[in-house]
Amino acid sequence: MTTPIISVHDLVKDYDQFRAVKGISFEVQEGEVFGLLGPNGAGKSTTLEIIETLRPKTGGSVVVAGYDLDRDPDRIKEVIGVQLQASGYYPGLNLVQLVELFAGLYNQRVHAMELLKMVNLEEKARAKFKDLSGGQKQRFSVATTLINKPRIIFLDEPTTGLDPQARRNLWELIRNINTAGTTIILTTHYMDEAEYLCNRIAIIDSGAIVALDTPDRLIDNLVATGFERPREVKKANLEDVFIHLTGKHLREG
Ligand SMILES: Nc1ncnc2c1ncn2[C@@H]1O[C@H](COP(=O)(O)OP(=O)(O)OP(=O)(O)O)[C@@H](O)[C@H]1O
Repeated sequence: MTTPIISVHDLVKDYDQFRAVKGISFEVQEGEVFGLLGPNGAGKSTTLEIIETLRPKTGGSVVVAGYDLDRDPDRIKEVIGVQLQASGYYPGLNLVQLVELFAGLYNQRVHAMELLKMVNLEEKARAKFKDLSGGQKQRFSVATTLINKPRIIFLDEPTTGLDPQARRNLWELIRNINTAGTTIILTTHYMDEAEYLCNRIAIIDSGAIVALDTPDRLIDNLVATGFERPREVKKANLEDVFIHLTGKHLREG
């Protein structure tokens, strides 16, 4: 087995008296799309933020691309791409100016229009972030993770709040970024999204990993226990109806 690009061992996070992450361990291989799934408050964002060097851990070890989080957090920052909070998007700047600003902060030369084209935002190059639709905001936010040409990007609930077309469009973008060689670790509450995008997923509940495998094997394991869906599954679902009626193309102007 190759050396993992992310290795988390016995990670613990306490917020005062409350143990939010209870000694979790997992590895992510280079080139994977790895998903963290779990109910609200399970500890997904906390785990991601610790790996991203944005939040201190209480215990355990994290190694990213060979760099130990305790010793080399700055080297880790160089190889990862994280989504900035919306508050980081200076309101007076347009998309090209924002990309150029971030590129400057990362000391990188970036062709802003090419980056915007990649996420289908070239027509919005002179628009302000606040004037974008939800889907456009998410695509821009994903684009900003790529500015420092990272080996790994972190996406925290990338499609929450998007309509079905925008969601599927973002799925294709995430797949394309992964196909181009970037490892991706994401959180999601959508099981279809995890099934579509992730090579492997860890299911976290109350700060502990309760399952970790490929989506296929997780489903097979459940079926092997004798589980059956209570109702016959239809050949389409309501989302299929919606997409069939309204088309696949993006609606955002
Ligand atoms: N800064 C903080 N101070 C105190 N408790 C916190 C803090 N951040 C998170 N928590 C608590 O830690 C637990 C894990 O939160 P976290 O945000 O990591 O969960 P999550 O799995 O990402 O949830 P969600 O799906 O709702 O985003 C929750 O009980 C939360 O209330």
